[in-house]
Amino acid sequence: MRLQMYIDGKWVDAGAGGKRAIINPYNQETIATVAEGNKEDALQAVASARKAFDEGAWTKKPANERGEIVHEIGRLIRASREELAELETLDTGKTYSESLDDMDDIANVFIYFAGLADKEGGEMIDSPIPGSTSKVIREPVGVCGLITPWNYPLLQAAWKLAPALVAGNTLVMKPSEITPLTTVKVFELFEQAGVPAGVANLVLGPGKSVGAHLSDSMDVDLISFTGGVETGKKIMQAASTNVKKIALELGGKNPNIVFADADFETAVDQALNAVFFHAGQVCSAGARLLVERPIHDAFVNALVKRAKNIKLGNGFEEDTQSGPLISAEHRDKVETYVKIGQEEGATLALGGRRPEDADLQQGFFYLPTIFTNCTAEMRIVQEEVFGPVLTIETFNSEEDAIAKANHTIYGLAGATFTEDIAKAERVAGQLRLGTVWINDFHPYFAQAPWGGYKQSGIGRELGRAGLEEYTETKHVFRNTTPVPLHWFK
Ligand SMILES: NC(=O)c1ccc[n+]([C@@H]2O[C@H](COP(=O)([O-])OP(=O)(O)OC[C@H]3O[C@@H](n4cnc5c(N)ncnc54)[C@H](O)[C@@H]3O)[C@@H](O)[C@H]2O)c1
Ligand SMILES: C[N+](C)(C)CC=O
Repeated sequence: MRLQMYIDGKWVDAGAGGKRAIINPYNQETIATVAEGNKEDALQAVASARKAFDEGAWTKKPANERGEIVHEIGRLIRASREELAELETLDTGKTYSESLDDMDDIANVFIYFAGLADKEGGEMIDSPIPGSTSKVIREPVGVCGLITPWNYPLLQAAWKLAPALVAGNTLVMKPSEITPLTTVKVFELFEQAGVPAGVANLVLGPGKSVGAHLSDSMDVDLISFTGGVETGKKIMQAASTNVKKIALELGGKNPNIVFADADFETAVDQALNAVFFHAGQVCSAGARLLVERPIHDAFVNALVKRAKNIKLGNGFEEDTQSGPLISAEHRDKVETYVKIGQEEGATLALGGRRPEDADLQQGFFYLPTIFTNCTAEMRIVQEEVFGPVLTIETFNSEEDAIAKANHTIYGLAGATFTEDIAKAERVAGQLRLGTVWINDFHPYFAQAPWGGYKQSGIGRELGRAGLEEYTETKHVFRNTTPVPLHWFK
């Protein structure tokens, strides 16, 4: 496979010859060495996208034809699912079965947006001015800069690439510098599917150089970013250079509210999955569990018993339930948070250390960790750890649960478990979150919008809203009976 950047329809090395080793977090082996671009490469990619947009070959192509090409990308991804999943597992350490699920979701995203390509025909407005027509149409925004994180490398890229292309934009994609492999591979599929030269450009490299120069470029019209809240704030500032449109998908500290009347076994099982799936490296991880007081002790016991048995290991082995953290640096961050939790007075009920198994020593593994006796003000409860660390608090009433769940700067996602559906709907209505799950945790799909309230972000991905992000709205008014006004005598 190519290990280069893709600019103006050509596979190229970094202008200054930069290279980066891509590391498997399971064993620290080098999987590949890819081009590592810099500011000049980013500017070249932007210039290519600008030229392609201004020349209009993609933008003016009939929408159904753009849809056909994007549909073909989805088909090619389906056909390459095993190869792509293997790369994703090597790059991130996530289990192969999770990577396969991701690839199926990704293909569905391209096919879903392809299906919307020719469904937006504009809208006629009932003009209040006699002798006129008024219509509203959607047009592409222009050049889009797309910046993605390492935890769901290709999935987060797909949520941006598919709608940006379908809407008629040109783009520059910058994946996380530590997990670029599947995104590079998909650009090979773009070429195969017939995306014209210059329309989709790929630049590899760090956020501080490459990403920052997409964000502050005068030639980029929109930035769509997925990543941490602090980076999101920097991007927002950089985007002010030319008042770019921005879409931000940021972090979360997602509450999982379990009422005493919930189905006990289901709620325990889902709480486990909510936080420990993909070693907790999920923006919407249910890292903050709120349990109604009467069932607290039994719930904690059941959870600890199950979490103890989570099998860590090589993502390619069938019995592995969870892989490593992404890097040594990230494991240090998780360890620092665990220390903070202990210093704050939370009780360590499980984990709180690296595993001792001989076969896990080369990977960045960390044991599933559970804190009890947590209170809403603790940093371990308020801040995104992004690792296998669960905090548990109790609550005494519906109002108490809602107040505690909303007491955070974030507003991405969360869940409530109860057999009382009227109560579940009341709680869902009061939570300040972009997604609320009732008696479930984690489902997301191409048809439904995804995004955050508060500091979890701006804008939405997926669904019709996810396509609208990549469009400008234009009002076209026509005077059908023009005559002089004679306002000025
Ligand atoms: N809301 C969502 O849907 C969602 C989904 C996945 C991940 N996330 C969040 O992503 C975070 C983890 O990912 P991460 O550690 O890769 O995030 P990050 O913010 O460190 O990096 C994300 C991307 O931004 C780039 N970047 C870094 N500094 C930049 C700058 N100054 N200008 C432009 N680009 C820059 C990076 O190179 C990378 O490509 C978590 O906070 C997680 O919650 C959110
Ligand atoms: C958005 N999601 C849940 C796919 C990945 C978040 O990290």
